[in-house]
Amino acid sequence: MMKNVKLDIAKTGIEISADIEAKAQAANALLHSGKGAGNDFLGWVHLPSSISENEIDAIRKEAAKLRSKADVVVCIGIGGSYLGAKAVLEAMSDPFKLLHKEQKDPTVIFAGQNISEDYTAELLAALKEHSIAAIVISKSGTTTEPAIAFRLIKAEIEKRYGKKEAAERIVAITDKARGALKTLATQEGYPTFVIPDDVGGRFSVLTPVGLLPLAVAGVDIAALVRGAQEMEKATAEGVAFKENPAAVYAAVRNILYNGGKKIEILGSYEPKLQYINEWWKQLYGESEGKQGKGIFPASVTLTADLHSMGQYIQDGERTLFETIISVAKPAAEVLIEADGENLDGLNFLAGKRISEVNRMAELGVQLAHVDGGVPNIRIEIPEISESVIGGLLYFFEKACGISGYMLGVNPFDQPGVEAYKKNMFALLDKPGYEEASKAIKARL
Ligand SMILES: O=P(O)(O)OC[C@H]1O[C@](O)(CO)[C@@H](O)[C@@H]1O
Repeated sequence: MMKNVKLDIAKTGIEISADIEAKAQAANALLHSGKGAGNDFLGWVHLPSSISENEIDAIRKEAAKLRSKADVVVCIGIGGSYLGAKAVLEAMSDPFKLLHKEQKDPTVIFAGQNISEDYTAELLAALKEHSIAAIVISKSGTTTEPAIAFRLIKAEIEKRYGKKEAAERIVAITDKARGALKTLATQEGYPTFVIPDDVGGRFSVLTPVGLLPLAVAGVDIAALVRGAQEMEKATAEGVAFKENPAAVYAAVRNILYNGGKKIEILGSYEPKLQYINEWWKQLYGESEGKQGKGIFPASVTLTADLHSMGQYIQDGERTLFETIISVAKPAAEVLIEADGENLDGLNFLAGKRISEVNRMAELGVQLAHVDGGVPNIRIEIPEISESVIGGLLYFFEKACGISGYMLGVNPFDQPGVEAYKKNMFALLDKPGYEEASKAIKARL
């Protein structure tokens, strides 16, 4: 049985009924049968097991080229074309990497996930001091934020290295045929990786969308995929309900939601996992938040947020439940030393590892929150490593598919994100929006 994700629902106080169990199993079977809503976007279900060694090799080869040419690689994308790579990269990185004088891997930084002029200006200024390359990612190939960033980065690369060399330093990841980015990449002769038609952005971390930037940064992408493959097996159709952590997680969420718990807070006591939270928020928010339904996905990083959000979680509106990713084994060991004077009164901790204190914080918080009416789901992972994180990502994806079907929505579309785009284009006088422009300006 899969041990890389251990789910503990004891502190939710919930007994899963046979009825809900059957619903979760049916939802999983529906994903596998390909007969449910949004069934043209189910490519992610078997993605881990269908990635070939040749594909991994091709990604690694392209990554090696970028690594040889640049010490900073700008990865341009937003939403699902950004968060997966960012999440795994943060999880696998030393947060103080840039303070070390020796850099063995290029620095992967992100752009196109905002339209901030200051972010852009500061990025362009910092790039001046480095050799650069870029990976531009957009499934639709038409998303405004990354398109603006790419226009600027492309110009910078061309100005510095010339058009021919730019085609050696820019890689595009997009649809196989459609979109402005595909047209541009073909015209400019950029190496291109394809995002499969049947894999939506928020489920694309295990395609080149996530794998290429991660390989550039020196992350072991084969191990990441291996972990996801194991989880694919552990959550497959036919696995007994209690043995399938994705089905159990989806079932518990469903019960909590129907019992009035409308907000799920994902948290961890390892700050490296902060962007896993962000990735998870898009995954669940875009998949379930529709037709007036869905758990609102929120997140905290602990213990930091106990000193900001702790009061509310303990004592505010009782519409919350909490899911904690608990890491069993830290990679390092740091002891708290005894101090002869004990002026800070901390000698009661002398000889203990920092992780012991962190663990007691976690256990103490869990009980406090449960006592305060916040049910607690605990997801234990053994360590932060590529294969474990690969498994965790797939676990969340599979549970999201099951959960969305249990909720009765199409988990694979996101019609609601178009409303702001329409307004923005109208306000910016995009050709084709003349009528909408007039109407919206009258409302300002
Ligand atoms: O990869 P693309 O097409 O640029 O889209 C980026 C993100 O924008 C959205 O389409 C929302 O507008 C997300 O679903 C997606 O992950």
